Amino acid sequence: MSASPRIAVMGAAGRMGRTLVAAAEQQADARLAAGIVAEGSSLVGADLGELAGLGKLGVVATTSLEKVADEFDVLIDFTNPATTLANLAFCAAHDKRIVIGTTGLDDAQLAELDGFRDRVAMVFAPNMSVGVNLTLNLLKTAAAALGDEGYDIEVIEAHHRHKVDAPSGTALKMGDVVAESLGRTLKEHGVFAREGQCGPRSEKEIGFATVRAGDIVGEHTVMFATEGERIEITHKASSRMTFARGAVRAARWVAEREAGRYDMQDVLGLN
Ligand SMILES: NC(=O)C1=CN([C@@H]2O[C@H](COP(=O)(O)OP(=O)(O)OC[C@H]3O[C@@H](n4cnc5c(N)ncnc54)[C@H](OP(=O)(O)O)[C@@H]3O)[C@@H](O)[C@H]2O)C=CC1
Ligand SMILES: O=C(O)C1=N[C@H](C(=O)O)C[C@H](O)C1
Repeated sequence: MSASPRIAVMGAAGRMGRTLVAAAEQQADARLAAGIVAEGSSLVGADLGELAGLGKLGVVATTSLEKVADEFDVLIDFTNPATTLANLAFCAAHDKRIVIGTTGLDDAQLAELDGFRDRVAMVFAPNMSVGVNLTLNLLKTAAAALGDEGYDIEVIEAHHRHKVDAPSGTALKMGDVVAESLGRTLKEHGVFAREGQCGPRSEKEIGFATVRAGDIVGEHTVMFATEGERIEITHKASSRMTFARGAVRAARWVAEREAGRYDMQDVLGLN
């Protein structure tokens, strides 16, 4: 495959879709080849550059991957779980690579996604920003040093009012990384809601709190708190471009890979 993969953006009219179009267009070593919008959308035929606020690019929105199957090498998909799984099946059948940013997959959907690992080269990560992926490594270090020393661990996240899944995929990943460092699991130790007479906190639980408000792009804090001190590791995204640039970087990286399930830590060499 060429070093400059042809990129198709699924959900090209969405918040991330429009940003991905701009990122693919602006970054060297990637070419925007196609954009797909939902069936029945009034934006079918619209110029992707105009949707992204860049002016005409000469690539128009279409409604199906079949129509552009010969025009792209890597699909970037930030949509919803059902759409993403259907697109994975398409990529497996048509020898395409895929970068998946979609969050909110349940256990059955995650198992289905994983079932494609031998047939599709995919990068799947709940957060494509370099900062968050570096933060995951800081969390491993912090958890290993503090977790068994009586520090309570809480994950707090805030996002815009339109977000449909909670906690965010990034918050779950952060919780997972911390839990794994401590030999715990979120299935056993994750606490996702507290209300009423819920009793005092248990020692090993990992709590999650969610804020949904206004236009917050994405903020995550992991708190390690004990009597006398509190450590907070925080990442704040102020522009979706940080996720989009990471996704285009992942597309360039996965274009050269064999079938397998990779994440942004692989792309960034942080593993
Ligand atoms: N990994 C990461 O770094 C990040 C991940 N995300 C995740 O990305 C996902 C999308 O977020 P966001 O952009 O804010 O959401 P949006 O709702 O703005 O965008 C999703 C887009 O997908 C479109 N879509 C849905 N189904 C189809 C389909 N079958 N064919 C074509 N297009 C379709 C929607 O169209 P319509 O509205 O017409 O249905 C919409 O335009 C979420 O899961 C979010 O959590 C977000 C930011 C960063
Ligand atoms: O929906 C969003 O906007 C975001 N979703 C991702 C998640 O669920 O972690 C990543 C980012 O924080 C923005």
